[in-house]
Amino acid sequence: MTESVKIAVLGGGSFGTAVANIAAENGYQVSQWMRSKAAVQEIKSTRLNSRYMPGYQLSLNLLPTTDLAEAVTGASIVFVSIPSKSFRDVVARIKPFTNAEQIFVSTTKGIEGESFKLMSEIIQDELSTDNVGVLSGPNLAKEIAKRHLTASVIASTNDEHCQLVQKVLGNDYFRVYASNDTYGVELGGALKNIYAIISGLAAALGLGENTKSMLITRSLAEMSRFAVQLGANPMTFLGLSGVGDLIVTCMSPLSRNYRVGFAIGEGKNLEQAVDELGEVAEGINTLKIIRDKSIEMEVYMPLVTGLYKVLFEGATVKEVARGLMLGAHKQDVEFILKDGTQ
Ligand SMILES: NC(=O)C1=CN([C@@H]2O[C@H](COP(=O)(O)OP(=O)(O)OC[C@H]3O[C@@H](n4cnc5c(N)ncnc54)[C@H](O)[C@@H]3O)[C@@H](O)[C@H]2O)C=CC1
Ligand SMILES: O=C(CO)COP(=O)(O)O
Repeated sequence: MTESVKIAVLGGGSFGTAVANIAAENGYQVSQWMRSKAAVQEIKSTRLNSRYMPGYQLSLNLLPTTDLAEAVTGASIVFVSIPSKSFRDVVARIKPFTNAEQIFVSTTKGIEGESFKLMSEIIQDELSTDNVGVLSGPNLAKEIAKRHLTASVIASTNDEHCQLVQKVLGNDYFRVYASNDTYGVELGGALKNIYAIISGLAAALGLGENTKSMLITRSLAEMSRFAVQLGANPMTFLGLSGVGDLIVTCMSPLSRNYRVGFAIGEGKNLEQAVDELGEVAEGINTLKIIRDKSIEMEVYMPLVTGLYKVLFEGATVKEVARGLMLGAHKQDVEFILKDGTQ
């Protein structure tokens, strides 16, 4: 066992399990909290979490539990891998078991609708702590399970916290880079899910490689333009948590957001597409939130607006695509201007 450092992971889904198992394989004692008693039982008896990560053999250092107090008490780092809709509830529940030294790292790529808060801001709200970080990057959980070489970003304004997370999660197939642009890293992770839905849709319609490349590149311009207006560093969007995560999520059928888009492109309605998935696709909720925010902030986001029209206003992809291709050029400069805006 590595020192006597204890790590907690909240969430029994695919990414929570990947993070928990990396730390456990690195020799840390990891307590993974999940609500399903059956999943805890399964992990204890077979070392598998078959619903979310079939075939992924879990380390004996990973201790599953349904007891929040047991998971959180005494942990040096608490990773939170709970979908954004339930994130605040779960974080509020751990407060009695926390202490002032603990570090809390969100891995969740979503936004809270009513408040427009990111998950690390929710942690700050609920736990009254500044010991907060964000883990984000091109990190498909199922590829991590196969030990494909992968990189991620730990973002925090505290360098020592970044170094600790790098040590706890880094190994010969998982490399963790550090950033102090917490807001940009976190916002990039949430925004890219919207564009993954669009890419999935385009793939199902059989659109060509030129189209895919155009979509990914214009998505990057659009998400950076929005994030810069909110104070993020545009350079962050050229890194792993920006363009890196955008590329992987827009290109891989392993992405749940891509899969939702693909199913809609095949003619299913949104409800069918989500039901069929059976896992979280954060991009749908994020789309609604960003569409409203872009109107409020008067930020030009034609792809967000177009997808919203298709998913929620009955527009066809064909008419939205035609509108985008023939739209006025006024706002379509190719890149961020020198003053950081577009
Ligand atoms: N799966 C992936 O490849 C990656 C996912 N993420 C992000 O991680 C976050 C979590 O995703 P996954 O683990 O992949 O999701 P998932 O859909 O695989 O699992 C979600 C887990 O959260 C649990 N959960 C949901 N509501 C809960 C509640 N109220 N209380 C307790 N547990 C609850 C579910 O039971 C399930 O165990 C998402 O925001 C996602 O964007 C980030 C990087 C990669
Ligand atoms: O964020 C991810 C990869 O980095 C996973 O994306 P999905 O949530 O679309 O599966």
